[in-house]
Amino acid sequence: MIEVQNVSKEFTLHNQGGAVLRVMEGASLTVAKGECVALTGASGAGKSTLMRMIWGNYRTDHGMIRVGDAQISGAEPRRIIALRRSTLGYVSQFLRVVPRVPTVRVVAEPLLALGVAEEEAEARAAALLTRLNIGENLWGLSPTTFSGGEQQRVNIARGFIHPYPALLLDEPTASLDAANRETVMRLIEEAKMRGAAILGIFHDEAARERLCDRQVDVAGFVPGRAA
Ligand SMILES: Nc1ncnc2c1ncn2[C@@H]1O[C@H](COP(=O)(O)OP(=O)(O)OP(=O)(O)O)[C@@H](O)[C@H]1O
Repeated sequence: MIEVQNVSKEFTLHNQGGAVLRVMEGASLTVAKGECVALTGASGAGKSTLMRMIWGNYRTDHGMIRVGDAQISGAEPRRIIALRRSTLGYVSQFLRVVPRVPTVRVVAEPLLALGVAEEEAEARAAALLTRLNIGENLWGLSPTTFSGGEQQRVNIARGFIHPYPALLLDEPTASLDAANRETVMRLIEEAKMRGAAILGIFHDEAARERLCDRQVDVAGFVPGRAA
């Protein structure tokens, strides 16, 4: 479902005399339907960079990335936007939202974009927010002033509201208490059971052990150290 083949990446720092930083070489991995794969490796090894290339935010210099039938590498932005709407979900570490949009709407938005009726989309958002312990008194407020853990749970609700066939998760359990962490792990297990292909960064070792079928160490993709 997610396929990365011989991908390389370098950054040119235009504001620093055009210095070129080679960060990745020969990156290859696959994630099948119903599988959860953990990206591991030391800080700075390139985990987030690889996730952002799959998400289509960072350009792929060489190699090929596919999600389902769609090619990400070299794709036009409108194709990537369409793929994100229907097929590829992403729970980043930080919530980025338009100010003043109520939380229930922030969570329902991916469904509205797919044409689900407003009433149904908001009912499904409310059910997921309840499951994630976001009190009903907060649903009508913008999440911009919420606590770190509350914002993370809103982000998770938004990422799990639609049954995306492929999911990228960046530290989904990072700032959560035990009960909410358990809820999030159950959501991930349910997504696997319905056949989602999941690629995640989990510094939470116990979560990684419980959820992931395999680990891919990005240290093997650091230039000069490629296997
Ligand atoms: N936008 C960017 N411009 C320039 N260099 C970047 C950019 N994004 C990442 N890098 C560089 O790429 C390398 C890999 O960074 P990346 O954030 O992917 O590592 P990581 O494994 O996710 O680290 P961490 O676990 O600390 O989040 C680092 O040397 C970083 O400085």
